[in-house]
Amino acid sequence: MPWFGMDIGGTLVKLVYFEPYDILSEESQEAETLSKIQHYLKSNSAYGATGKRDAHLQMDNVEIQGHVGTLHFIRFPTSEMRVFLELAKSKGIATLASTVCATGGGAYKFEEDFKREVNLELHKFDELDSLICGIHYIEANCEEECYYFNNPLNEELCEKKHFDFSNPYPFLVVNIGSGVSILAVYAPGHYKRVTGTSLGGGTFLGLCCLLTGCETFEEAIALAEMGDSTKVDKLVRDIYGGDYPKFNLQGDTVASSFGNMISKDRVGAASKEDLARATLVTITNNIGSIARMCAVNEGIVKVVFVGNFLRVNPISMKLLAYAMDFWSKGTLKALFLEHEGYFGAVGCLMELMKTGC
Ligand SMILES: Nc1ncnc2c1ncn2[C@@H]1O[C@H](COP(=O)(O)OP(=O)(O)O)[C@@H](O)[C@H]1O
Ligand SMILES: CC(C)(COP(=O)(O)O)[C@@H](O)C(=O)NCCC(=O)O
Repeated sequence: MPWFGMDIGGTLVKLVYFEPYDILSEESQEAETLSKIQHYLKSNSAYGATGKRDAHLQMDNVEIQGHVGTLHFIRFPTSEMRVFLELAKSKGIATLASTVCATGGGAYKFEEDFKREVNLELHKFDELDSLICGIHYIEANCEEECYYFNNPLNEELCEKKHFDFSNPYPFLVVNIGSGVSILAVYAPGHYKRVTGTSLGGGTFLGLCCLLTGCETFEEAIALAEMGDSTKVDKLVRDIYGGDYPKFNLQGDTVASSFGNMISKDRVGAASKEDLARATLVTITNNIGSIARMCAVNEGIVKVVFVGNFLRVNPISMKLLAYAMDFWSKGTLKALFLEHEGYFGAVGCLMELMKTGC
C-alpha cells in the first residue's frame, strides 16, 4: 500500500501520509518505523520550522480503500530535500513503501536521487491534476474546509464564515505557490489552465529578503503586519490631491506600487515594515487583479485561492476578498480552503489509490 504522497514544489515539499489504524497495530514493525519518522519530522527543527499549525495538522478517521486512519500533513523547505533523503535512508522509509506518489516539479528533478539514495520509485502525477483531485477529496471529506470573509477590511466587523462548497462547479482555482497558476474547473476531471504569472509567493519572499534583510517567510509576514504600505506606494490622492471621481477611483487607491520610492526623503522615511507591507500588497493586488480578469473572461463567479503563500497570511486573504468583491461590484466571491497548500500532495496520493478522482 502506498502511504506517502509528496508535492515537491519550487519552495516547499508538502508530505501527506496515511496511517491506517487496522494495519498498523501498535507492535508491528511498520508502526514502529512510521512513528520514528513521524517523531523525527515533527521534532527536527528543519522540518518543524514552518510554524506551529503544521505540527497539529492531521485528519482523523479518514477512510481510504476500506481502511480507516489518520492523514498527516507536514511541510519542509525543498532546499532540505537532501536531508530528508538521508533521514528516509537512515529510518528505513523504504521498508514502508516501495512506491511513493510524487507530484510538483521536484518529482522529476529528484526522481533519480530517490532511486539511488533510498531505492524508492516515484510514481509521478501531474501537479495540476493532483491539485484539483486533492481539492475535490478534501472538500468532500472535511466539513469545515471552505470559508470566506465578510467585511474583510473592517477589523471590528470582519468575520470568517463557512461556505458550502458541495455544489462547486464551475470555479476558478488560483494556486499561489512560488509562482501562480490559474485554473478553470468545470466538472470533476474537467479543467483547463487559464494562465499563470511569475509574480507569486516566491517573488514576495525574494523581494522582502532583498529589501528588508529578513530570512524567513514568517519574518517577512511579521514585518508586513507592522508596516504601512501607503508610505511606499503612490496613491491616487498623491497624484490628484483627492479622488478621481470620473472613473470611480478613490483617493486611497494605489495608483503606483512603490511609486513613492523615487524620492530620497520618502525612501528615508520608509521602514523595513513598510517595505514588507508594500511588497505583500503589491504581489497580492496583482494576483487579485489577474484572477478577477480570468473569472470575468471565463464567466465564473467562485474564485478559490490556495497555495502556501496564504499560510499565516490573513493580510493577503482579506485583501483578496476585498478586492474581488469591490472591483467586481459584488459579483465575484473569494473563497479559501483550510488545507491551503496541501492539495497537490493529497491529490497524488488519492490518484494512485483511485478513490474516485
Ligand atoms: N515556511 C515557509 N518557507 C518558505 N516559504 C513559505 C513558507 N510558508 C509559506 N511560504 C510561502 O509559500 C510559497 C510556496 O508555496 P507552495 O504552495 O508550497 O509552492 P511551491 O509548490 O512552489 O513550493 C513561498 O513562495 C512563500 O511565499
Ligand atoms: C511552473 C509552476 C507551475 C510551478 O508551480 P509552483 O512550484 O510554483 O507551485 C508555477 O510556478 C507557475 O505556474 N508559474 C507561472 C508561469 C507562467 O505562467 O508565467
